[in-house]
Amino acid sequence: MTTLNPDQKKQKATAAKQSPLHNERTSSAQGLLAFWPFLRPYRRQVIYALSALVITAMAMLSLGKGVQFLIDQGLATGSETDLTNALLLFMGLVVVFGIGSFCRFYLVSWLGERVVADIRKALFAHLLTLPPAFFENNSPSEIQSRITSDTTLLQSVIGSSLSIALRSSLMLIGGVLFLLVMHFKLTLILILCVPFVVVPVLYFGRRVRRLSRHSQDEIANVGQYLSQALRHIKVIQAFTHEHHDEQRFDKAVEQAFRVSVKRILQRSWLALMAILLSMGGIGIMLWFGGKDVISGAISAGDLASFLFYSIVVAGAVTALSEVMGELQRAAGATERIMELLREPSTIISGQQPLPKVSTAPNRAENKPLLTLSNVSFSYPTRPTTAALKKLNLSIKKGEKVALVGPSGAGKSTLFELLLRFYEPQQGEIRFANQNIQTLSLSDWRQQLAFVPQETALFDLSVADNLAYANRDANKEEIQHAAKLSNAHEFILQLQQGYDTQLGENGVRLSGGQRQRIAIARAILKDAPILLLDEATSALDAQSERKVQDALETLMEGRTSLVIAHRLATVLNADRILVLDHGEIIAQGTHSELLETCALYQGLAELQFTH
Ligand SMILES: Nc1ncnc2c1ncn2[C@@H]1O[C@H](COP(=O)(O)OP(=O)(O)OP(=O)(O)O)[C@@H](O)[C@H]1O
Repeated sequence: MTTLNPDQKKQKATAAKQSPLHNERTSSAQGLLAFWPFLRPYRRQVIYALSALVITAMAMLSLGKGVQFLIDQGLATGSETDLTNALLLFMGLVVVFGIGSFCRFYLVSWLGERVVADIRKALFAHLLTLPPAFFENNSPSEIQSRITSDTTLLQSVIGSSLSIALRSSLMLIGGVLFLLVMHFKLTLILILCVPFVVVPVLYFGRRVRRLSRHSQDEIANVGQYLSQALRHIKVIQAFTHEHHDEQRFDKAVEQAFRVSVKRILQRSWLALMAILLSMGGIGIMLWFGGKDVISGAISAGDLASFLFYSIVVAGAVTALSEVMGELQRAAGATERIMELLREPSTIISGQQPLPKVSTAPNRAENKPLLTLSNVSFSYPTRPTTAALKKLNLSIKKGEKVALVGPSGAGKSTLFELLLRFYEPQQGEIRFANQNIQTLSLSDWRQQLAFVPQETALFDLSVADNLAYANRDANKEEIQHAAKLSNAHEFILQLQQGYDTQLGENGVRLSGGQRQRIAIARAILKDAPILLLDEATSALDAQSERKVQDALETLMEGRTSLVIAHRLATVLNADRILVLDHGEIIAQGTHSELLETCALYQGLAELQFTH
């Protein structure tokens, strides 16, 4: 008997705890450290960016001294040579500052874009490995919006806020040091003024941020309403619901407008406060400093450079207080992204190679190809209701098995387990006597060609939609499959034949045409086991005949499990299984079951007499 390896068991245990994603608050440092693994590959760029940051901060701080030099040595002395020298020094500092800023901006923004691009790629690659159960607990649109908004926030943080925070911290420390050395009394006045500027800025800044989030939510609501209305435009028009929808949409837009106006008002207050308070502070300082210049205690250059450093310090404090909130939010975003990346997959690929099975049909062979022993399963969202109960079944190579039963009997669930979208809680499924959980997941799924009831079409050309099943297929193979599935003819009648783009959800194809595309895909995949969920949609007789013929071709030489809705499928099947409430209640041929199974008789009457 094959068993799972310890690694698989451990991963399964962790995965069993799978729960909806939750928003946890973490400290900014902790949260931001979490993206270090994504920055690590770009260590060199990080070092360059930090160097540029330090150089620009130093150049900026030196500019203050340059101003002092320019006034005291250049202007006050009345010597033109001194003025030229002072100006040359000043210009030198400006050039260093300019080039440093160029490098800093380029490198830091590059890092932001690069890291976020890597995170997006890693997230998508990881999401593709998560089982359908994960998406039942976490709605795809919620995940999608989280990925886009969280990564955009991260991009702005890595690409600007983080560098603003570092630069402002350097400026603040450097600026205060310069100020203290230059003029102790004025510095004290300045430090006393700082809270009067910072506190209101923080207060209004926080309100603005809260309202911006609120207004973003309102805009998202408008967007959601809009996309829903556009998707269901035919329903809206058929029910002459336009007026009502217009009113509801107007209401949503007006609500978004009201929130935006509130935000704008707070922002305007913020600007007013910042200007009045900071300029007021500078005025007070100029008054004290001006008195010192008049009394000759300091030079005019001293006062000018002092003013310069005060503005640098005030700017740094304001910038820091503004980006702190941003960094906090980014920490939350990073944590949520990491949470998604750490989400374990419940479906773990095995290591065993696929057992060798000859692909030639050989009904005489007695060994079962597929065996289900004691398989019981409940969906994770409905753990107390068994969708399949202690199912035992073996299917021989080349056998055509039809599954019939009332709606909700568990027919599709059986396919989902075979495809390993879910794992049974009890029992096992074997392929050529090997538990499918021990096989490589992609090798195993390569053995199955699944034709779902609803054909998923992508917004690609017809040829690309067909080649979805086999990306190596060439033009001839694609056309051959389309001919076998009776799709070639209608494809040629499309405006650009095989190059015709199918709209989102393939809206430009009829139900029967879509099914034939799905059948052609299965032919191209050329897998030995066919899982066919026959469509019940009412096809016209001609279309039904074409689909039926295509199916016959597809089933040739393959082991097939067919959820049967058509008389022909049931009659042609080697065996019919009758499922009810997750159990196989009877099996046999059509005529046998007509004799022995009351449920089948009822189904047959309903199906075959109209
Ligand atoms: N993703 C899911 N989560 C929870 N319950 C589910 C899920 N899919 C199906 N079920 C439930 O499992 C049971 C079996 O459903 P299943 O789709 O296998 O039935 P079916 O025989 O294929 O029906 P139909 O012929 O109508 O497609 C039903 O009670 C159904 O409500």
